[in-house]
Amino acid sequence: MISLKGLCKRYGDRTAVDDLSLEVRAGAVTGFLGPNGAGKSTTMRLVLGLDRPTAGTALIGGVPYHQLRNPLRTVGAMLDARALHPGRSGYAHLTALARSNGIARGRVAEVLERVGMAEGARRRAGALSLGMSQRLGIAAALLGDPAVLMFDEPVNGLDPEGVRWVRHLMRSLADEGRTVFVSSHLMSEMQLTADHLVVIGRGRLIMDAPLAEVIAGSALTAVAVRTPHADDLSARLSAAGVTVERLGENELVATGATIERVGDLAYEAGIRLHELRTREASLEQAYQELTAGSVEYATRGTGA
Ligand SMILES: Nc1ncnc2c1ncn2[C@@H]1O[C@H](COP(=O)(O)OP(=O)(O)OP(=O)(O)O)[C@@H](O)[C@H]1O
Repeated sequence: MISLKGLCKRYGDRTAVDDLSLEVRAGAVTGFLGPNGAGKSTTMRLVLGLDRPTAGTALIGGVPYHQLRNPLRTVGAMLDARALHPGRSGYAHLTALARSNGIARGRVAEVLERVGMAEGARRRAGALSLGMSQRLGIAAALLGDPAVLMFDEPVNGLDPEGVRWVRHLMRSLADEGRTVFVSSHLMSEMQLTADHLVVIGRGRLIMDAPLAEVIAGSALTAVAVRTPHADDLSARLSAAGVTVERLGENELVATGATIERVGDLAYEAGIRLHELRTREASLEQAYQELTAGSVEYATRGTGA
């Protein structure tokens, strides 16, 4: 588990992380979202002890990073896939990392196998494609078999096959009971990968909720109805304060009411329904609504 309490980071007069308190729990994939410059990378760096907070604490399993006895066995991270010595092979890199952290050498072959790199690992890191570098970075994160994993934009620059592979890996790591904290700009991908979402803007917490709740909370999530009495139902729903949009002769979409309420109103009026279902907003749409304020601010800020 990762716990942040009142976490703050200021660089001069710029506040990158602003009083962030939250818990990232084990056994789930938690997506970490926010517009550019929101403070995601800084937060991850603070958790990993790569930067010192101005105030507050970041704990991994209840302990600050610099007090961990076996850091690599407790938390694995990939922040920058290209941050490898270009002249060294992936295999040499992982072997050195294992040796300096008291991890059995045999583990190197295991993690390379898990990331599907049993072959490419003998090549110089500088000669690897971005996708292969990402896999190697993930292998390094997995080396100490840690319970907590953090990935900053792990699917950046990957082809669709690579993106799918990362998605399945995140899922299996969470299913093994690990804490998986992953930042991404790809909302469609996050919608498929994450169980829980943490959204920040301008360093502040905007949302910390299950994915399903974020989608359900979107103004664009609606109830779609098909009925041979669309006029009657439309009038009935409008009278009850529900916003109705007619799609076709027999179809309408209601917003501002749960599916249960729409069903009950139809039942009370004796209106037959042929279909009643929730039409979910995409995460992209929900995210746009949530972060509209912080993005606007950022745009104005840059232009000033
Ligand atoms: N070392 C630093 N010195 C000064 N300012 C910094 C430093 N690191 C980050 N910042 C500033 O802190 C803010 C947050 O940056 P951060 O990289 O954490 O955001 P992010 O959410 O990861 O953005 P992106 O999605 O673009 O990677 C930005 O305004 C950035 O310019």
